Amino acid sequence: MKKQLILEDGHVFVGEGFGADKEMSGEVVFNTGMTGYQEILSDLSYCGQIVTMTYPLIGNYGINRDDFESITPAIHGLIVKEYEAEPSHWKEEESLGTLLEAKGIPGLAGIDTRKLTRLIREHGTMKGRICSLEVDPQVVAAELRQTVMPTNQVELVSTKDAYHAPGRGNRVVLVDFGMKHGILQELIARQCDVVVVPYNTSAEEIIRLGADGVMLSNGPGNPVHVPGAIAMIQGLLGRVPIFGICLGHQLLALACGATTSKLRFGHRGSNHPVRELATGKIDITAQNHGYTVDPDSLVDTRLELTHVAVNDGTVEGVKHLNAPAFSVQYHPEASPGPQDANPLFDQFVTMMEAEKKARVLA
Ligand SMILES: NC(=O)CC[C@H](N)C(=O)O
Repeated sequence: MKKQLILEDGHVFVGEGFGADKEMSGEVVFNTGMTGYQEILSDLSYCGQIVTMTYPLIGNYGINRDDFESITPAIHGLIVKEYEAEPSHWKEEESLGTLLEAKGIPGLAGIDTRKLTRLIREHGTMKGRICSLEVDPQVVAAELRQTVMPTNQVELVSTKDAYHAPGRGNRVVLVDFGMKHGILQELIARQCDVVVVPYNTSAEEIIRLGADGVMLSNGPGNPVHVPGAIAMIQGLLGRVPIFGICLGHQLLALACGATTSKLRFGHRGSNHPVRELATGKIDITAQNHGYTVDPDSLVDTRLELTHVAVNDGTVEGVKHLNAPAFSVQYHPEASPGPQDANPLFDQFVTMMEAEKKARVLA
C-alpha cells in the first residue's frame, strides 16, 4: 500500500508501506549503520523517533531471537530504501515487516533515503509523519510544526519495578532510563550481581541496596527533562563508583554543573571514531544521540574531558577529578557496532574493586 512521509517543512516522500498499517509521527533521524536494524529499532533511546536507515538494503537477514535491545520497541517508524520481505539467515525467525506489524510500528520503503538524509543534515532533524496518501501534506506539515515533542519519554520506557539479575560478583545498581539489554549483558558477563531500578529511584534507596557501583543507562529524550535523576546522581557522587553511558553520561555531566545542548542532526551509526585524550588512541564506536555536553561548561566543574569525537570535536567522555565516576557519550556495549570500547566495562569493575579495597583499609 502506498504511504507518504510528510516533514514539518512540507517535504513529501511517497513510498510503499510495510509493517503496521498505522499513522505515526515523530522526530525523523537517520542511522548510518550498514547492519543492526533489529538492535536499532528495539533501542529505547529512539522512543518517539522515526528512524531512516541510510544503508540501501534493509531486512535481508530478518529478525532473530537474540538481538533485541528491548522487548517492546518504542520507535515510531522505520524508513528504508529497499526492503527485503524474504530474508535469509540461519538465526532468522521472522521478517522485519512481520515484527513491525506485531509491534504496531509503520515502515516505509522505496523512498530516496539519500535525499531525506541530506535534508536532515542541512536543516537539522525535523518532525514528520508516516501516513496514507489521502491526507493533505500542507495541513499535516502545519500540524507538525505546532506539535511539541513529549518530555516524559524516560518515564514511558523505564522499568516500573526493580528486578534482580543474580551474580556472584560486584553488586551493580543499574538505573534504567530506557536501558539497552547489551549493557545488562556486559555486566552479567563480568559476574556482576545486577539490580535494575526505575529511573526515579532515590540515591538513598540505591545505597540501601548495597551498591558496589551504579551504572547509569542510555535513554530517550532531552536529559534536562529528567531532573530527579540529576538530584539522585548528586546524592551518589563520591559515595559509590558511577559509570554513565549516553543519556547516563549527559545526566552525570548535568549533575556536576555542566550544561547540554541539542546537536543539529546528532550521531547515529556504528562507525564513529572517538579519540581518548590521554593516549591519543582511537576507538571506532557505536553511537545514538541527539544531545551533547557543552565543552565550555566543563570549565566550572570537577569533570575532566577524556574523549572527543574525531568527526566534529564534540564531547565523548568525562571523568570526575575527586570522585570515582566516569561516563561516555558512545556505546561500549555496541549492540549494534564495533566492540573497541568494551574494556570500559572492565574499567568499571576495576574501579569498584579498588573502592572496596580502599574502604576496607580506611
Ligand atoms: N542513546 C542515548 O542514551 C541518547 C541520549 C539522549 N536521548 C540523546 O539523544 O542525546
